[in-house]
Amino acid sequence: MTLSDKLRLESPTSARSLTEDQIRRAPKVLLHDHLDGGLRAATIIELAAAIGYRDLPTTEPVALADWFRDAADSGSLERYLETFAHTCAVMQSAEALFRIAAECAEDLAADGVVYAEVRYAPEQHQAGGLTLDQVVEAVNAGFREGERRVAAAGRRIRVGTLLCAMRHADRAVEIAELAVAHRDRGVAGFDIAGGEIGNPAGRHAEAFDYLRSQGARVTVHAGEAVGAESIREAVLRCGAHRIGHGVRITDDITIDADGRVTLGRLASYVRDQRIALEVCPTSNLQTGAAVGYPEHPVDLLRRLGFRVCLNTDNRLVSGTTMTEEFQHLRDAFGYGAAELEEFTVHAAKAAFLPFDERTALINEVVLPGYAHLRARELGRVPVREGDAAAAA
Ligand SMILES: O=c1[nH]cnc2c1ncn2[C@H]1C[C@H](O)[C@@H](CO)O1
Ligand SMILES: [Zn+2]
Repeated sequence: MTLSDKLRLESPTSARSLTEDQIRRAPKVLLHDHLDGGLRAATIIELAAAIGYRDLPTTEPVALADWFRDAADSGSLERYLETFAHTCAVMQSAEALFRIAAECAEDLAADGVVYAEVRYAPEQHQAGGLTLDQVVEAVNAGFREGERRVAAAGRRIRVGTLLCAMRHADRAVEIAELAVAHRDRGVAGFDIAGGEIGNPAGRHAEAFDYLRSQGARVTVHAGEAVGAESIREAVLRCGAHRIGHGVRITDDITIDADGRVTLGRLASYVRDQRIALEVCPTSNLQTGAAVGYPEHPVDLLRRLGFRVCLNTDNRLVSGTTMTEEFQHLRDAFGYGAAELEEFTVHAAKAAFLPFDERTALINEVVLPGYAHLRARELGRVPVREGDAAAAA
């Protein structure tokens, strides 16, 4: 019996199931999405042809997208990460980075995302001779272009970036300095990614100490392939304000036969300090961090009051979108507008934005969008063809 099975709490209050279209139109906030995990398959193929990269498994877009999802569906984070060799191969010039970032903003806006923090590892984009600053500038310029295109099409999106260091590499101090140097100029914070097993984040303590001394915002991938110990290190040693995935915090939660829940000290700390868990269900199924949507700990953690938000991780590699992630949870747990709104407000509260901007995002965009959606869900507002009010 899983933790979720044992915990008997009230079920979601939704009056009826949200449609895919309603979920897509609802304003969503995405905090965990990798730039190099979310390219359009057709763009990879075009860029590969232009630079003479011949190692793609196929040059047909639908087949390539399928290949990524299947290859990543391995049950192992390490094998999941191997697929990124093909995306990073075509992300080695300023022009390619600009295009990929602009398209990312357009794709997220089409999925109803109004605010996103998109991450990537600048050190993985230097094979063509770019400096770290040039990489960051090209990506930022691409996102500004994407935001302009989205606005010109009558929608809205704002995108910040998170700069990743890689756990297995030794450039974390450089990347931390880069994130601080570009802070408030398109870069919202710092992350550490890559294989978790055998690569403890604490090995990069110097970088985290520097980030703390600068008051920089930090998220850490942890509790994905390794358990609570990795989350403890991320939070208490590295000073993480959010945790990427973090689902293995359940190692520190016990539920007895009567359904009584006890949080260990680490789980209590994470919940009490409102450290957001950037949960990515589909990615977790692929890497073996969870066995199925109904068994995924996201529902348990939400019910226990953790600051949980919902994310894509890698839209191409995991073959997903924000809309699809919400649909999976709707189908597994009966979630409706109330739960969709809760995840979105949690994400907005945990965003690495200044306080006044977070407040404006919640009060002016998120809450009005969900008030409309809830009214519709209760059948109080007639559904009109082409009505985009919920996405405004
Ligand atoms: O889920 C993940 N866990 C750890 N590392 C990841 C995950 N998804 C992507 N990455 C890695 C692969 C990318 O090349 C890198 C930077 O975006 O981050
Ligand atoms: Zn990730």
